[in-house]
Amino acid sequence: MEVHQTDSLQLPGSVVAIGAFDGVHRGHQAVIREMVKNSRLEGVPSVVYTFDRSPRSFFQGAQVLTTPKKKIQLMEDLGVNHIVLANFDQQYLQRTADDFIEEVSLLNPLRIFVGDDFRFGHKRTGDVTLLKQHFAVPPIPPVRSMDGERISSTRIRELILQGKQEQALPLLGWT
Ligand SMILES: Cc1cc2nc3c(=O)[nH]c(=O)nc-3n(C[C@H](O)[C@H](O)[C@H](O)COP(=O)(O)O)c2cc1C
Ligand SMILES: Nc1ncnc2c1ncn2[C@@H]1O[C@H](COP(=O)(O)OP(=O)(O)OP(=O)(O)O)[C@@H](O)[C@H]1O
Repeated sequence: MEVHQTDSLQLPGSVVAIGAFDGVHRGHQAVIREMVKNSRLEGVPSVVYTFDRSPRSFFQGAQVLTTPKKKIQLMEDLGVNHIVLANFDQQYLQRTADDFIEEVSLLNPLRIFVGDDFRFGHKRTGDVTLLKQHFAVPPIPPVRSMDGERISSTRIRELILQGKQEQALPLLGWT
C-alpha cells in the first residue's frame, strides 16, 4: 500500500472511499471492504481519501480514536492499495468544494463510497447531491450494533469518556 499527500496521486481509473474514518470502526470496515471488493471486480486500484486529523477533533476538540499510523495500518490490513492522507489544517480547509472535486477527478473514480451526510469543501458547502453530479455514488447500508443503533466514531468516543470500554471495543472490532 502507498500513502500519498494531497494532489500527488493520479490514476487512470479507481474506486474511492472518502471520510475521516477515525477509529476505523466496524461501520468504516464494511465500507472499505465493499470498496476493495468493488475495485477487484473492476480491476482498478482502491483508494481511501482521508485526513491526518479528524475534522471533528480539529473543530470540536474531539478525542482522537486512531493515530494516522494506526489508521494506515488498519487500512492496509483491509487490502487498500492507496491512501491519500490530507493534512487537515487552516490552509487545507479553505479549499472549495469545486477544488476538492477537481482533486478527486485526478483519480478518475468509477465509484465513490461516502455516506449520505458527507460534506466537503470550505464551510462544508459540498454535499452528496453535488458529488453525484460528477461521480457515481452507490448507497451504503448502515452498520448497526446489536441494540440497533448505527455505529459511529462519536458514539465510541462517548462510551470511552463514560468509562464503558467493554461496550466501545466491540464496536471498533479490531482490538
Ligand atoms: C477540502 C475540504 C475542506 C473542508 N473545509 C471545512 C470547513 O471549512 N469547515 C468544516 O467544518 N469542515 C470542513 N471540511 C470537513 C468536512 O466537513 C467533513 O468533516 C470531512 O469531509 C469528512 O467527512 P466525514 O465527516 O463524513 O468523514 C472540509 C473537508 C474538505 C475535504
Ligand atoms: N455505521 C456505519 N455504517 C455504514 N457506513 C458508515 C458507518 N459509519 C460511518 N460510515 C461511513 O464511513 C465513512 C466515514 O465516516 P465518518 O468518518 O464520518 O464516520 P462516523 O463514525 O460517522 O464519524 P463521526 O461520528 O465522527 O461523524 C462515511 O462514508 C460514512 O457514511
